[in-house]
Amino acid sequence: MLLEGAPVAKRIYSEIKDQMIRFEAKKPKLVLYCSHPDDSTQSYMRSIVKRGEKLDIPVEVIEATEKPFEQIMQLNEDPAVSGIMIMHPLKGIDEDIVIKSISPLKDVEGRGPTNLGGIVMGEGYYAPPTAEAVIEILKFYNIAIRGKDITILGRSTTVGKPLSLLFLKKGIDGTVTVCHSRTHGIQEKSRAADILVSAVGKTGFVREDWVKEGAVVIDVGINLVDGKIVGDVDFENVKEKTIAITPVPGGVGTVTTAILFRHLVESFKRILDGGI
Ligand SMILES: NC(=O)C1=CN([C@@H]2O[C@H](COP(=O)(O)OP(=O)(O)OC[C@H]3O[C@@H](n4cnc5c(N)ncnc54)[C@H](OP(=O)(O)O)[C@@H]3O)[C@@H](O)[C@H]2O)C=CC1
Ligand SMILES: Nc1nc(=O)c2c([nH]1)NC[C@@H]1CN(c3ccc(C(=O)N[C@@H](CCC(=O)O)C(=O)O)cc3)C=[N+]21
Repeated sequence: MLLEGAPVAKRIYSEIKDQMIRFEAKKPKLVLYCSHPDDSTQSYMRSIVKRGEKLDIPVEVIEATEKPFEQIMQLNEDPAVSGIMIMHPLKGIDEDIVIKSISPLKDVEGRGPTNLGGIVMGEGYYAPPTAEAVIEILKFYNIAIRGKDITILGRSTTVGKPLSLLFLKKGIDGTVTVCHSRTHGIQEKSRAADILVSAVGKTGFVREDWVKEGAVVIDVGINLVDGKIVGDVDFENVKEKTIAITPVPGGVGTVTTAILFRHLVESFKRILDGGI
C-alpha cells in the first residue's frame, strides 16, 4: 500500500475550513520570522504563503531587525497573531534564544522548551508538525502501532526525538529504538522493526536488506538530487518488502504543512477563549 499524504492533508484542511466558518469574520494569522533565508527556506515560505491563500488565512513574512527580542515580544503580545514560525536557519542571530522567547501558545512548530517538554507529559502542547505527521499518516491508514517494534533513524529535536515520544504515549503504545550516527548495528536494528522511520537526510540510506519482510516504512527525508526531491529510502527496491510505504514527494511533507495550519487554528481558538 502506498501511504500517500494528500488524502490525509485533505482531511485536515477540510476540518480547518469547517472551523474557519465558525469563526466568521475573525481569522488567525501566521507569522514567518526569517533572517536572510536560503533557497530552501524561501521555497518553503512560499509554499506556506500559497497554502494560506487557499485557506484564506493571512501569512505574513517578517524579516529580523537588529532587535529580534523586541520584535518577538511585540508578536507575542499582538492578539492578531496566532502563530509564529522561526525560519531555520536564522542567519546572524542566535536562533535558540529567539525560539525560547516565543510565547508557547504561539509556538505552532513546537520548537520551544514548553511545547517540547510538554510532549513528555501528554496532551495540550504542540508537537513538531513533522513528527505529528508521521503518527497522523499511520492512523489515517489504520496501521496498528500498539505493541509494535518501531525503529527511528535520526534523533533531531524536530523529528526523531519528539517522534519517539509520540510513539511512546499511552494509547499509542509503540516500543521505540532511536538510532543516530554513533549507533552500532543500525542495519540489524532497522531489520527488527515492524515500523521503520527514516529521518536522516541521506539519499539511499535505507536499503532493501535493512527492511524486514512485511514492515511499514515511513520516509521523512527530503533530499535534493539533480533538482528533484527524493527521500532517504531506496524506494523501488524497498517497496517490494513492505506492506506499506510513504512516497517522497507526496508523503510526510504534504501532511507536515497541514498539521502546521491545524496548530495555528488551535492557537487562534485558545487565544480567543482565554486571552493571551
Ligand atoms: N518531510 C518533512 O516535512 C520534513 C523533512 N525533513 C527531512 O528529514 C531529514 C532529517 O531532518 P532533520 O531531523 O532536521 O535532520 P538533522 O540533520 O537534524 O538530523 C539527522 C539525524 O540523522 C542522523 N544521521 C546522520 N547520518 C547518519 C548515519 N550515517 N547513520 C545514522 N544516523 C545518521 C544524525 O545523527 P547524529 O545526531 O548523531 O548527528 C541525526 O540524528 C532531512 O532530509 C530533512 O530534509 C525535515 C523536516 C521536515
Ligand atoms: N522553522 C522551520 N521549519 C521548517 O520546517 C523548515 C525551516 N524552518 N526552514 C527551511 C526548511 C526546509 N523545509 C522544507 C519543507 C518542505 C520542502 C518540500 O520540498 N516540500 C514538498 C513536499 C515534499 C513531500 O511531499 O514529501 C512540497 O512542498 O512540494 C522542502 C523544504 C522546511 N524547513
